Amino acid sequence: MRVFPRLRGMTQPRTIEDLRSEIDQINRDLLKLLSQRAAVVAQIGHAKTQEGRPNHYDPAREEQQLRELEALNPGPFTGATVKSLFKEIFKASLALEESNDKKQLLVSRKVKKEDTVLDIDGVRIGGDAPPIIIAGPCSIESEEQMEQTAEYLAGKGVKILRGGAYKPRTSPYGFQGMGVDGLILGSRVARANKMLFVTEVMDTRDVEVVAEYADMLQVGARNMHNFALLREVGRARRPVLLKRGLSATIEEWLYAAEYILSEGNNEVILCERGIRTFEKWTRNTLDLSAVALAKQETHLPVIVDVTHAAGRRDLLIPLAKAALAVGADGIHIEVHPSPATALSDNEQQLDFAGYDRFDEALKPMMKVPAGV
Ligand SMILES: C=C(O[C@@H]1C=C(C(=O)O)C=C[C@H]1O)C(=O)O
Repeated sequence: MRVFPRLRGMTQPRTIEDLRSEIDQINRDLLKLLSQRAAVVAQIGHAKTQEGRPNHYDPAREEQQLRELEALNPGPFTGATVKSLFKEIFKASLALEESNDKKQLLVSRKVKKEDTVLDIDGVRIGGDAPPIIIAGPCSIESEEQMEQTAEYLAGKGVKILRGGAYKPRTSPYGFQGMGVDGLILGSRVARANKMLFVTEVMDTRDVEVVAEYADMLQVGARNMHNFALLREVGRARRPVLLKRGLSATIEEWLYAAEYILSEGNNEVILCERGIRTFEKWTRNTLDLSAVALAKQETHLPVIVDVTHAAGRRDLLIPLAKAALAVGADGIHIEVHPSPATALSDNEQQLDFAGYDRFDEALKPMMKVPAGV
């Protein structure tokens, strides 16, 4: 090899390969230190949970560390760079603490691996059960309306009748529902047709009376954040259909379910019903990823309310097919003998001929067990 005269007697510069292998070693050391740090963070997180501290984020502690690190910084990185690198480490550490915490959630598959399968008087929901249909009018309006609907739906093999007796209307002057008379009517008609009856409860004071008449309690989208109501239905010995809030994140929805389970009621069905977005051509935007995620992250049955997700009749069939394709355990759909004269939601309820078409279109997907 040719030796340059000016290098004679000097140490040879190290090759890029040599330097890179030194970097590789430093990376291994850093990784070891980061993992050691993470193990200590996990212990701090555990201690915080034991102390009952719900918020693991501690900005003062982070600030103190950043100040010390900036003062100790030997360079060549600037103080700002060192701070932003460490902030990333803090962020990842906090996420680790919180994800460890989540493992303890009762709704989580990490706590219960196998699917929760509800069996309500022989009607199975979730797990390997075939998809179920929950159908009926938006509001319970009259004997004739309920009898016609229940008889028709029972003839179609629908096992769960819905109908609102207490209606959460946007305007206080809108039809507010028939109240207890509606409960009595709904439960009588359902029983006469060998169906289960599900209806919404809006007020903690009504949980007892609704549970007396209904086989399943619905917590509506507008009440998903009503923590007192969630606790109360958690104490009721009835399965709960929990709708996702209008603008609730998946995490908020699952925490709402956790409120119910934490009171001892494990029979919760999650119901995705579309979320508020900028889109105007549909009433809400059906969040199919929420369905797939809820199935993956929780052991609870998940169903999809296509009526509210779409807010228009012409999308019900494709949305229901899509819901089942991503693993939904059932479909919730509003059916009314005469939607045009319904006291609420007349744009989106199906009449019987419409339901005939829906039933026909969905039939091939209804026999196989839910889940993908
Ligand atoms: C580990 C802790 O929890 C969080 C993570 C921190 C970290 O990674 O150093 C610091 C403060 C908290 O936001 C702690 O409180 O010490």
